[in-house]
Amino acid sequence: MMMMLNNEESEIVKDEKSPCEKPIKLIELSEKPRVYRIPNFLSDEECTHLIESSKNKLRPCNEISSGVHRSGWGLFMKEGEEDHPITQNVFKKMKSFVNLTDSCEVMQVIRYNPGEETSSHFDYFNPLTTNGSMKIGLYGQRVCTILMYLCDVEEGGETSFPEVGVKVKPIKGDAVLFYNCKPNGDVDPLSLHQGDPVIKGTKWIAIKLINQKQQPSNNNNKEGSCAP
Ligand SMILES: O=C(O)CCC(=O)C(=O)O
Ligand SMILES: [Fe+2]
Repeated sequence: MMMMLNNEESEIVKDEKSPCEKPIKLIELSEKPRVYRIPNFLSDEECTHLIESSKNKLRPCNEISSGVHRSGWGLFMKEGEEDHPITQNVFKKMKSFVNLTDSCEVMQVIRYNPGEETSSHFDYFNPLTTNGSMKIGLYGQRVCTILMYLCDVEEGGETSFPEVGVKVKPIKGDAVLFYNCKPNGDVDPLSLHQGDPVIKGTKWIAIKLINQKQQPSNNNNKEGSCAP
């Protein structure tokens, strides 16, 4: 049985002044793996901008890659698109709690209609595979993930961590920060997660993967496939 956590049941673990806006609170949902809800991380204007600037450019993600199936629609922002002042302000807020360097991959925006989902997977690169270790060399390990909910979802569409029985309900403007690696840097199998099928309504999210390493400035190959 999954446990549904909400803000009232959880503990406030950090309360930092963002350089630009109101305080950003991280509410711990799980200690192992480290999962935090960040209420009201995005303003309505930021949610609207991310949806409106992406909605005509989405491509279907009906593909299976490395065993992961995503049936929604997605877009990887081009690096220039990340330069928009609204997106830059979102990054500025992220920088108050993660080390957001140029090595991070470009932001993704994903839309799920009813019945659409992302199957269970890890966001980390598997260091035991040739492909994974190559990507770690190129981009650095994906130590953590920031997933932002751009709208409410009428029913379904939770982000679930099945190994630890945590389900996060999409709430417009909230973000979830979770660590794909343990504090010692090893990959964390407990970070297995999935986007549950949307039952009613539409789910829009934006995702920023936080890679560990500084990217060489001439590497433009940051755009990947739709799969995580
Ligand atoms: O849709 C979700 O809630 C999860 C998506 C996800 O984990 C991913 O895109 O890597
Ligand atoms: Fe993921």
